[in-house]
Amino acid sequence: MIEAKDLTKIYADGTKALDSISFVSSSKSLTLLGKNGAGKTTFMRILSTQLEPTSGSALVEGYDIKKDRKKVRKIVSSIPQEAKPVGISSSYEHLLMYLTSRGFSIQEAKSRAREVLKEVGLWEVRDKSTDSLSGGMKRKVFVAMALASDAEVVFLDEPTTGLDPLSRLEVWSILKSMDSKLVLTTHYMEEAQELADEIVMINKGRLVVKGSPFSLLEKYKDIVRVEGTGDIKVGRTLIKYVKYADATEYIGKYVIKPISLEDLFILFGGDEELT
Ligand SMILES: Nc1ncnc2c1ncn2[C@@H]1O[C@H](COP(=O)(O)OP(=O)(O)OP(=O)(O)O)[C@@H](O)[C@H]1O
Repeated sequence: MIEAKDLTKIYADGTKALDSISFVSSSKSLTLLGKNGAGKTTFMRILSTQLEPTSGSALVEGYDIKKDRKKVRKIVSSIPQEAKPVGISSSYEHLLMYLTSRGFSIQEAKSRAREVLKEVGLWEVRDKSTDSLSGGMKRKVFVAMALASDAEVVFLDEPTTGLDPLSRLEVWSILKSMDSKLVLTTHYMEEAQELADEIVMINKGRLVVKGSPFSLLEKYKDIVRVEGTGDIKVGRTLIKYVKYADATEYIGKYVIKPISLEDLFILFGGDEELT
């Protein structure tokens, strides 16, 4: 369970990255969505005890991120957005170091590392220096770490950025098979649709929407997206959202689409409001 209560983060330069966020989530897979700079990474870093909040509190599986920091660190594994394996160590060595630092014995770490490297498709390159791996493979080293950790809660900040479509599907399948609870961020709406039991959308450090992908889309199913006209500009495309019943006047003139997570992102992530 993830519980945030009035969580606020103001960085030293005065940037308010989180503005009194409060919610409870007991879902197996929670996905944070929001525009660049919305506050997702800040939230993940605070919950995984890498960053102190300015005020407010949070619990991870019932443990307080401030008072029970050591316990939280034991039960979580975190893959930061900017994480890149470095140096001449191989992916196998990276996993051994990570797992022994988490308390696995050498023998356990070796056997777990072998198992997981095969599962994520890095077995063939297990002894290669990670410097010489492709960007996607480097990312997979971290997915392997999360998978091997057996952590109760795994935080993944944009886990599939830079992966080719096939590798992305492989990672999705691995993430879905994990026993750990997942808290992830993504900019790919299809990833959110595929992995999220629950979505929390953040805008300017505040929670704007929360619910399962199904319930969110169900709630707004009476609205359609009209492309080619309207006040909302997405790049060079004009968009408007209208009630299904009012869409007849646009038929034949514009492209009309049912509402999707991307539309909720446009509406709730920006300054627009659904009526
Ligand atoms: N160390 C820092 N010092 C000052 N401001 C920061 C710092 N880290 C992040 N910020 C600011 O806090 C806000 C939230 O940033 P954050 O990285 O949490 O957003 P995000 O939703 O993860 O964005 P993205 O999708 O681009 O990764 C932004 O305005 C960002 O510039």
